[in-house]
Amino acid sequence: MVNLEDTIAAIATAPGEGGIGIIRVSGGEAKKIVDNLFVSPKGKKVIHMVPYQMLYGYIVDKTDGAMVDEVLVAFMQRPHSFTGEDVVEIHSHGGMVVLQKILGLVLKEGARLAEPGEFTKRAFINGRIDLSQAEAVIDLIRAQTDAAAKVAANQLQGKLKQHIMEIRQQLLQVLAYLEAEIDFPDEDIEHLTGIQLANRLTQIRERLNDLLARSRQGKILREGIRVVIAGKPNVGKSSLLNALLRDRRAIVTDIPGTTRDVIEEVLNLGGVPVRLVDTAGIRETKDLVEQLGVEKSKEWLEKADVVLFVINSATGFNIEDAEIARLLSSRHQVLLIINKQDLKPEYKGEDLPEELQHWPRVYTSLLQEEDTRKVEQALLDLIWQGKVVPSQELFLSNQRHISALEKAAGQLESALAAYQAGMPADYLSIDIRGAWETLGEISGETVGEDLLDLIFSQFCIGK
Ligand SMILES: Nc1nc2c(c(=O)[nH]1)N(C=O)[C@@H](CNc1ccc(C(=O)N[C@@H](CCC(=O)O)C(=O)O)cc1)CN2
Ligand SMILES: Nc1nc2c(ncn2[C@@H]2O[C@H](COP(=O)(O)OP(=O)(O)OP(=O)(O)O)[C@@H](O)[C@H]2O)c(=O)[nH]1
Ligand SMILES: [K+]
Ligand SMILES: [Mg+2]
Repeated sequence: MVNLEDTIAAIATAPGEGGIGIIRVSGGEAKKIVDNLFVSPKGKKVIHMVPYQMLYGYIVDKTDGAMVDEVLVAFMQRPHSFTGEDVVEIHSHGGMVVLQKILGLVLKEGARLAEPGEFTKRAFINGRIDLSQAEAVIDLIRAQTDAAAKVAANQLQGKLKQHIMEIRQQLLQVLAYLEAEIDFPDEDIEHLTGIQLANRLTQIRERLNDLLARSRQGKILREGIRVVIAGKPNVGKSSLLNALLRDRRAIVTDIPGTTRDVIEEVLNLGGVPVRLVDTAGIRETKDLVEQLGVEKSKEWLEKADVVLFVINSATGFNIEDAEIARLLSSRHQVLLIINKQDLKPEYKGEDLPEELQHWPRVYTSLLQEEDTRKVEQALLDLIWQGKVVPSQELFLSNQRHISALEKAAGQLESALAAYQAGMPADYLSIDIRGAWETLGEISGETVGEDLLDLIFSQFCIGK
């Protein structure tokens, strides 16, 4: 449990050298604490500061009167601050020694070192943001691509929060009607007809499904996807990795078994953070090092979201390719790369087994740059499955939220089934109340201390 009585402090900027560094102080004593360290040439005092203005001055160590740094101090008055409490920021020069020193002085004046995520946790506990917005803060910090940052920014703005609030309100209204039905069945108050009730529940369930339909893209942008390049030795796997990265990252030679270890790189593919993995060519081998590489390739195939399965046009699809295909399950999305088309342009994969003919495919010669773009486009088509949602409509990306929405949709489904089976009102209301509570887990209104601690512990210090 956070003690809201304490005034907390931490370095808010990234460790290392920077032009400016910020020490953030939040809580009832923030102004007094900083005032005790601060000297202004014009004699101005932090305790008399006007909100949202800055003061120029020095941080002074009282023990020896030494000037520690030249700074600017900002003040945001509760409840209009990031945490909802009084916040004072010291903007100093951005070296770790200076920042640590000032933080030390702030702590000596009575502030407590903030726990990871504690500033954001206070913003949540003080009601300035809901839990989905607090989680968006960390997603925004961690975002790997523009598109992922946009999803987090939408969520931070409260787009998910707004939907959840409205849906919960609708559920409460339905519950109120049902309660009236249960408590005063014969009185002359407004009752919903059964059909009306079913219509409302169906509408709400549709709204949940609508949100869920868009969540897949948000989740992909937030979490990225793992794309594993696999195939026999020498088909051009490392050439493909290099082409996609536009970098000679992996060694390419005409010797089969060149790649021994797994090579992993991150790539921004049209906004999707892609973890691209090149693997050792899979084959039977007596070479111990290569064997270990092949084992690793198989392990990575297990973990892949998408497999770029490379084959060689010159040799066609042979028994060794078939062995590798057997390692793929229906869980894998596969994009077949029919490479070395320059050597045998007439090869079109006709010898592929019937059951693999449905795999989407690209014909390439990796000696040609344009063909890389064909692979990228095919990969994006596979990832988005032809459905690209406008970015402003993406604000749902976190598996915790998605699971809660799925659960709530199921609870409504079960309420509808109960209605259709002619069950009494109090029976239905259990599921509807359940859905209302489940959705409260997204906004944080119905989650326990343990889960809150778990969520905020993922934050960095100073956030
Ligand atoms: N220097 C600095 N920059 C920063 C932050 C910070 O804490 N300090 N932030 C920290 O993450 C972010 C900005 N987040 C903030 C969120 C809310 C408020 C705030 O005062 N909200 C008031 C509204 C003020 C107004 O409308 O004028 C409020 O909600 O009542 C301030 C910063 C990014 N940049
Ligand atoms: N003609 C032709 N050669 C290619 C093509 N793509 C790759 N190569 C060549 O094929 C050879 C093997 O390429 P790599 O990228 O090392 O193949 P790999 O699948 O990573 O091989 P291992 O790591 O040994 O499993 C190299 O000499 C490449 O230059 C292509 O489209 N056409
Ligand atoms: K090779
Ligand atoms: Mg290789």
